[in-house]
Amino acid sequence: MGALKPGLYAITDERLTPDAELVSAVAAALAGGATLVQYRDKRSSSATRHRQASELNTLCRQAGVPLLINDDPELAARVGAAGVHLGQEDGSLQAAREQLGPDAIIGITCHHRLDLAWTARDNGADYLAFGRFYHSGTKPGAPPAEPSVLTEARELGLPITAIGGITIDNAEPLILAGADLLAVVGGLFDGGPEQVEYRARDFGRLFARHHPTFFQSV
Ligand SMILES: Cc1ncc(COP(=O)(O)OP(=O)(O)O)c(N)n1
Ligand SMILES: Cc1ncsc1CCOP(=O)(O)O
Ligand SMILES: [Mg+2]
Repeated sequence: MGALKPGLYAITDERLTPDAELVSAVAAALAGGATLVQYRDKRSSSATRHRQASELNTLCRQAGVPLLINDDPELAARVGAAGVHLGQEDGSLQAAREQLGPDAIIGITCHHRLDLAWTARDNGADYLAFGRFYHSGTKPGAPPAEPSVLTEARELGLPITAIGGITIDNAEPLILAGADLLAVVGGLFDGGPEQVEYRARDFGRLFARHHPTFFQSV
């Protein structure tokens, strides 16, 4: 897994982590042990996105946790983030790799499809993301996936991320099925800022119990 460590992958959201709370919410997630952070904002102006991504990058660097930018290699390059997450409609992995360099972390959405995962691996992806596994208030229309795809994807030999409607109460089967990272928006941030660190710690405890290499890189 190289620069990636198994655990909670905290993803921001412009509604659940609004500007006034963004930095403190992510700081709480980091204090609770999140091992990866994604800045995901579909609505704000480019100036706001640049400022927020810079602030989060400073915070994550201090914590020694990689920050990935959703959808936008250009923004990742501008703020010096650790990498990007790209969906199937978000432009080419190869172009992002050329822009960000060999050490950048590039994650790819594979929905429920192993064929997309093999292509992403062939093109140099650093992790593969599957989901949604449960109902997602953040992205209700995302295609559904079954936990068995996580087990099947282990043979690709890359870190596996699960996403979609994950909470502390439904996360365990996904780790048992083979997820190295659980990418969470609502299940981390929808209880208000004071809940975030506790929730992150609960996810960490779940990984400590069920993930084979939680205390190492994978
Ligand atoms: C870790 C992770 N997995 C999947 C996604 C979804 O990416 P995408 O399909 O491009 O959808 P948007 O997030 O851009 O709406 C993700 N962001 N992160
Ligand atoms: C971006 C994305 N892709 C598939 S589900 C999802 C949303 C995840 O958010 P939540 O954890 O609130 O369901
Ligand atoms: Mg996208």
